[in-house]
Amino acid sequence: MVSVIGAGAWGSALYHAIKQKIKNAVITSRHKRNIEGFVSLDEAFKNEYLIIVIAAQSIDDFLRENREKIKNKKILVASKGIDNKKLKFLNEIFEEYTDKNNIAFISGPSFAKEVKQNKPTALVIASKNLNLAEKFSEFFPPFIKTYIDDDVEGVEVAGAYKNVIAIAAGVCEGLNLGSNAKAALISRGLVEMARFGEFFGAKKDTFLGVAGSGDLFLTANSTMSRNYRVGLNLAKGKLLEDILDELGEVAEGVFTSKAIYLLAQKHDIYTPIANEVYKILYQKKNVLDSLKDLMS
Ligand SMILES: NC(=O)C1=CN([C@@H]2O[C@H](COP(=O)(O)OP(=O)(O)OC[C@H]3O[C@@H](n4cnc5c(N)ncnc54)[C@H](O)[C@@H]3O)[C@@H](O)[C@H]2O)C=CC1
Ligand SMILES: O=C(CO)COP(=O)(O)O
Repeated sequence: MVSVIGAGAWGSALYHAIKQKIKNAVITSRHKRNIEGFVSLDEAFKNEYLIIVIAAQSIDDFLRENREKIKNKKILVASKGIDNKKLKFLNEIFEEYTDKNNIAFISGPSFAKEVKQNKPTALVIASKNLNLAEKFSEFFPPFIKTYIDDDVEGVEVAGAYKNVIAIAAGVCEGLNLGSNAKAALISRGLVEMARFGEFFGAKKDTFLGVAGSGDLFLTANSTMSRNYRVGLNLAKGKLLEDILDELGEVAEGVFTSKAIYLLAQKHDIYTPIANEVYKILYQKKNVLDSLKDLMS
């Protein structure tokens, strides 16, 4: 009935949770994993409900390679990011391959490690098809509280943008700028992501909830966050390629920052924090020069 596609940190955590409710759930990934219920991709595609948890920048290629197999499937997307090649949100990418009524998105403050420990977690499931969102919410055990919403744009932008602000927060921490500075950065980051999201039709309230402020506060304040750790290490002068090699897992904010920068340039949206993160990552701008420009 349910297949999790992607067995990285988040895919394996979601599978751990769902398996407690849906005993015959299965999981698959590019590389075989020693997980009970691990099956081939073809086997996983036999189920009607798919939960896709692969790196956001890989989704378009994955869907193109499997375009026939995903037809009419009910899909829950757990990835957080904006495609920086097509400059499209993930819902737009999926709509190139299936109907928007077959797609839902799940996002919120959820470190994989804590989900694997069955710690209380709250997530939003957003879809233009609220019945589908409700159906997916039934797959989760009691320690995961799910909220249903139709603001797909807002939930997507919130989950993607918070990773970019988390990198900036890590830089702030790494430069030892203090709690005042970090609080200012995070609060302005929330305003910035809401401004960006509203341009694309998102609801402002979404950014006040778990998908927005909740996930931002979590990710921008913890070394459990890969994106936060990217920022910490950038502030210490490490090279991005070395940081990502050491991480061994995806830091989506690195790639999302480019998508936000280019979309903001294209549509003249004011995104000062994301712009500086992009310049630090892709133009090798000095972090202190970036800080001065942000404060000016
Ligand atoms: N780790 C966490 O705490 C959370 C992560 N997420 C999101 O979940 C998504 C996956 O992240 P993680 O599992 O944490 O990262 P990860 O780096 O542990 O796993 C990434 C997964 O994507 C797969 N993948 C990468 N490129 C692929 C391709 N071309 N084709 C097929 N599969 C491919 C990898 O095999 C791996 O299974 C990201 O968008 C992340 O933002 C969301 C909430 C929590
Ligand atoms: O999305 C997450 C928590 O909600 C995980 O954050 P990182 O990708 O920064 O580790």
